[in-house]
Amino acid sequence: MESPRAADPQLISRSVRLDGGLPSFRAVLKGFDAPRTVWDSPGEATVIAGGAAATLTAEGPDRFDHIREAAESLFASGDVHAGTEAACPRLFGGFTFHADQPSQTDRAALDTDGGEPAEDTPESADPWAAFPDARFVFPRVQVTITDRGPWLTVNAVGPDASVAAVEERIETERERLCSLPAADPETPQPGLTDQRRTTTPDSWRGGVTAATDRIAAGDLQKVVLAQVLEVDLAADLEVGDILSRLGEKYPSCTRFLVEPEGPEPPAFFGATPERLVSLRGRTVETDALAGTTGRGETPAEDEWLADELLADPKNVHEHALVAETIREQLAPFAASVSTGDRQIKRLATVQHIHTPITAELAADTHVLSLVEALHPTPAVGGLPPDRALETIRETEPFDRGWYAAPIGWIDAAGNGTFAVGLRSAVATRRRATLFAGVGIVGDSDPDREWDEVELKFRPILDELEAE
Ligand SMILES: C=C(O[C@@H]1C=C(C(=O)O)C=C[C@H]1O)C(=O)O
Repeated sequence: MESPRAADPQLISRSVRLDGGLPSFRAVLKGFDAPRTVWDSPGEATVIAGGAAATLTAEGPDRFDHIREAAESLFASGDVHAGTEAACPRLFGGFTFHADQPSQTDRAALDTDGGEPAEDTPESADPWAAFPDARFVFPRVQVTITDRGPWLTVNAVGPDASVAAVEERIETERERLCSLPAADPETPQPGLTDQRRTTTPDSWRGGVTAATDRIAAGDLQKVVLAQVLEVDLAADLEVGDILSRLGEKYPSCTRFLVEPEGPEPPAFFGATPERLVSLRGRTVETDALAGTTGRGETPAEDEWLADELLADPKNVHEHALVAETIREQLAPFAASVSTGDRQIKRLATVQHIHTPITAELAADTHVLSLVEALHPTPAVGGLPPDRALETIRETEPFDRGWYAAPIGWIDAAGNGTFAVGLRSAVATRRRATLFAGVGIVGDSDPDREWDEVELKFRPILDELEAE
């Protein structure tokens, strides 16, 4: 872990407004060194960043605390000229879904349960090998696109950091960014040469039935079971092109990209509809999102499907468990919690039941304490949490890694926003591993749940298949 001693002010951050036209999102991202970061959440400035001035990592169940402490020490003192709030120093990153990662051998052994065996390459053995239990990056170079124009930030941390070097880097980055095209042609979608499901229809039916049996026996109320779809690509993955198209198709979702360090690092990316939590001062906003149906061919059919979803006892029960649990999880921190109206969140491929929840905190609290309290919500874990996590472990023949886990940012004041890493994939140049899950309650039907998994693979799969 690279983190400075609090006594030594070693963090330098300089930002300038980028005058002139903004180069294309894809060109900016392509020009940055790994590890690259993208964060684009509704109502927030869009961040595209490259390199790491500092990296914080942590392992195990205390990973939230360790990151919070390391972040506090990194931000303890600094020489910062941000110019605008969105360009103030922030750490971007996330966590694994499970607190206790299976060992490398366990993961490799779990990899192919009854499905067609994947090629025995290091990638298929463990797509998450380069992702620790928690990892946050303080970017070296960051472009922040606000309502009032783009900003360029350069950061440096460590005994060798100097204002002169940071200011010089600002100038070279400004020139480089200004020379990038405002629009550049998209590459065609890569297309697939092969695809493999780690879960066969039979093993899925077995897993769902075992879960509904546990629910009937009173052992469990709800569990979210996921599947993996591994695809081989016919051409190189252009993650900037994919994120750019996801931004057009899913404007109400949070787009993200997380890359570990290394020469050709894997990318974890997606466009998730679910916010885990956002904290500004003492105001908390979060979403209960659970209960799913498809899209219709016409607006009337969409309405019909939405009405049916809101009236369906199975989906309403699944949703109510999530909303109620989030309220309970926030209660110990909150002076007040209020629940908005139950509504429909309509996305390009699916519709969900959505309840916005807000809270005012009773005392100053770091966003990571809320992340720790809320993750995993029953929208991606289940109830009761421990038994649901045990059921997930026993049933899923793969490791979730960072799928369905908190992905987001934190700042020096302990504010931040975290999304749930859904509608996502982890990918190398020629292979992507997609994840999608569904909430299982007492009256879940395995075949309908299988179809819902397929719907939730669509956002990423649609961008990888040849047009
Ligand atoms: C687990 C996923 O989605 C979650 C499960 C939902 C459901 O079961 O209805 C809906 C939205 C998400 O909370 C996923 O997309 O992989």
